[in-house]
Amino acid sequence: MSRRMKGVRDWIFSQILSKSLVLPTPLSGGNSFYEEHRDENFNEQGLAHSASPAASPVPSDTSDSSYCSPSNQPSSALQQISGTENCQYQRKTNGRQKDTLAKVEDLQVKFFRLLQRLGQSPENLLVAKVLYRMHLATLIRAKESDLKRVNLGSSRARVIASQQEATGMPQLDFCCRVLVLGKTGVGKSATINSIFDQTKTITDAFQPATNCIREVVGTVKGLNITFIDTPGFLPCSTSNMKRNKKIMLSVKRFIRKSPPDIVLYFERLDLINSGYCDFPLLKLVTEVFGASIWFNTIVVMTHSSSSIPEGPDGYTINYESYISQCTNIMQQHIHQAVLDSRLENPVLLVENHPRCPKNIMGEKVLPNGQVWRSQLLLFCICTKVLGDVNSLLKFQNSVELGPANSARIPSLPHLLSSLLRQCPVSNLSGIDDEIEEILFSDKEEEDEYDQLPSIRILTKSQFEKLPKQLKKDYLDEMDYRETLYLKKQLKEDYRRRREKLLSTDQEILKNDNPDDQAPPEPVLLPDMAIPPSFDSDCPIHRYRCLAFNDQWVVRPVLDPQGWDHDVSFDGVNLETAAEVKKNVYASVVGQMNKNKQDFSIQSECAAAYFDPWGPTYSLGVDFQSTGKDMVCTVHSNTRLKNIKHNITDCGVSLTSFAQKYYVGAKLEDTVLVGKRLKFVLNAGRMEGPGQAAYGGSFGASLRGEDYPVKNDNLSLTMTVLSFNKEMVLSGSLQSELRLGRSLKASVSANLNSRKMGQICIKTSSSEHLQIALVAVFSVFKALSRRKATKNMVKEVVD
Ligand SMILES: Nc1nc2c(ncn2[C@@H]2O[C@H](COP(=O)(O)OP(=O)(O)OP(=O)(O)O)[C@@H](O)[C@H]2O)c(=O)[nH]1
Ligand SMILES: [Mg+2]
Repeated sequence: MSRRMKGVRDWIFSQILSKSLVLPTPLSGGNSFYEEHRDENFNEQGLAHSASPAASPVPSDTSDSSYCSPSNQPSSALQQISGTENCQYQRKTNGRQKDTLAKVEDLQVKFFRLLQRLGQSPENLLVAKVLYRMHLATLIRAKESDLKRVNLGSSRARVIASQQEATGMPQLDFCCRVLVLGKTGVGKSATINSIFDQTKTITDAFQPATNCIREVVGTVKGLNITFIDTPGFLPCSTSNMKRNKKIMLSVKRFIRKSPPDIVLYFERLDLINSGYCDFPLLKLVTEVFGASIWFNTIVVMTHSSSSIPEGPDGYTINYESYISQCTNIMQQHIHQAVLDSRLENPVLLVENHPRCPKNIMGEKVLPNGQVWRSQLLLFCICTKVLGDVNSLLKFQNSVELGPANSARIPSLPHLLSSLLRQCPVSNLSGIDDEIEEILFSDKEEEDEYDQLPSIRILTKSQFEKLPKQLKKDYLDEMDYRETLYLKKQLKEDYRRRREKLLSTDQEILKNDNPDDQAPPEPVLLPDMAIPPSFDSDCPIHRYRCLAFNDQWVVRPVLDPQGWDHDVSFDGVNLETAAEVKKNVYASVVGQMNKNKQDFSIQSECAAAYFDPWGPTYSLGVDFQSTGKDMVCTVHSNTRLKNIKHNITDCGVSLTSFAQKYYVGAKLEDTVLVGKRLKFVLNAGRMEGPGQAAYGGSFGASLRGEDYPVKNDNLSLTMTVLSFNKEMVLSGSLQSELRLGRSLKASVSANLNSRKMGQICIKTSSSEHLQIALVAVFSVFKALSRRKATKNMVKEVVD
């Protein structure tokens, strides 16, 4: 049972807690009054002892008329507060407008009184949980000066409650409205009758009994309950659904003025099985009443003593396991209806049959020994109390149900670090300034490859015959030659591109003789890896994609985790890059995904102008859909290369998301020392609504001798990010090495001043089959994080 209650509220409160521990918010109402009031109260404490503790009813402008009678106090061990304090409490909570904390305290007193009446101990796990959540919620909303009072709250309320129960004064004023929903004949009206232990509403075994919505009011153990009995829904079918919708809409109209505190959704336990088909009904309830109806819904299963159906193998199933199976089925269907799996609605078992076994007190008992009536009352009280705390402390709309909406506020440090990391759109023309500088820095190497003596290429069998040492020498020689050859190719390539940049338009026309150019060969694009599934369409018969020219590449995209592969793919990917005008290049990369539930689009468009003698200007626009919103970023870069061995880059960006704008700017300088060493220094700022983040980084990288043909490198980076008066320093190391002719390794590690870090080692070998990834491990210093959270909790509690 306690497990069942876990769900929603646990989650809500954990959400609230995590949110508010970061930013403790003051009480929402009447703070200034409260402070004043507290001071008075403290001053009064001394006086109160001398003041007459005469028992007199205190007039009240609120519903709680309090009565102070120290002579009637029970001498319980819990008696921690004196009668005079109790008097103060009474006086304090009367005659004036109560502050929020006082209202929560009142609610706690009522809760303890009800528990006493139901014979439930406050040590009951469910009760303890409710008290704990009330306490947490109050802590979150409380101001620092109130913390002492909040911490005392529950034990104080308990004593006051037992005093009030002993005297019977003031009268307990607690009422809840309960809406019952469910199919016809499941036992809604019968349950209402069972709760009141009298026939208050008609039931019928053979035909729908409740024809209109009506309120059934009564008192159980001093608790005023108003049930809203509704006509049952008809079994799911297209024509019935219209009628069901009509019923729901009329219920919705009925409860508009005074909404229920609790909703009981009824099902018959003996009719739930794996073929349970009431999903359309749950969906319709969600549609009509809104997903939030499930927050306060308890699933009630009637006929709980009925004989349990046999399992598929013909054996009877154990009662507990059958119930947990039914609970899972119901919860899963609710998750699907709400499109949110975070909910965990409590499930209650009920048996209305008059012959249901009873205990010596005359209460109906289920096969598992549960006394269901008091259990149901307890669940209702807990739900109502938590709901009241939520609305008192204004937590009501803090959580939204529904499909995971990734519409979160972007974090400024994240935006800033991605701006700092962003590479300018320099490679559109195929020229990278750094590589170009390295390639042409060494003039002597110019024709090294051409000066090499010729070598006889061996066939495979000839190679096999060589002795081991010669084999190695031969491979080394081939490797060396390959590197030189690739370097030469790259140089020629760069030279050609550079000439093209410098050439005039006429020269281009001259060179681009259309007769010389044969239409490009279509290239078969690699097929997508399709996960094994029961898709009807076999991948072998799938149409493959051909790329006809290198200007437009359009490919289908398949999300292996996607829902339906009816058309073999969920999205389309498009890429294009072209020289629009002389020295002006543009590229568009986009992907669009669509399935039954969401539609997402992502695109990056960029244009760059390359001045052969000077700077490079670029402008880019990125779009990305996140849930219902769209993140749009416009960024611009200017890359200057005025001094040899030095590249300066300035960038600005503007991000818009959910009608908020984030502006960022960065400055970066790259210095090349020789061919192999590079230093990068950058700094930037990102500003959002009312906030700003600053940051910068310094990096050094050492490249291997054969860079850029071989990518051996080692780089160290130090980054500092400052946001909200907090500074995080982090260092990272990245390295890529060739350990042998066929063995490569890459290592990356980072650590920050919050003691969080990660190490990642990857090795790949072309010889040892597919053991490409030998080790990847990550170490997160979650402990330090937990420690920080603990400290914060401590601060709040202290
Ligand atoms: N054995 C058994 N019978 C039940 C239980 N609950 C209800 N019934 C019987 O089921 C029949 C229908 O119950 P109702 O309470 O009228 O059902 P309802 O959900 O109110 O139906 P509508 O008013 O038509 O929506 C009655 O004959 C009840 O006695 C139960 O827990 N066990
Ligand atoms: Mg009925």
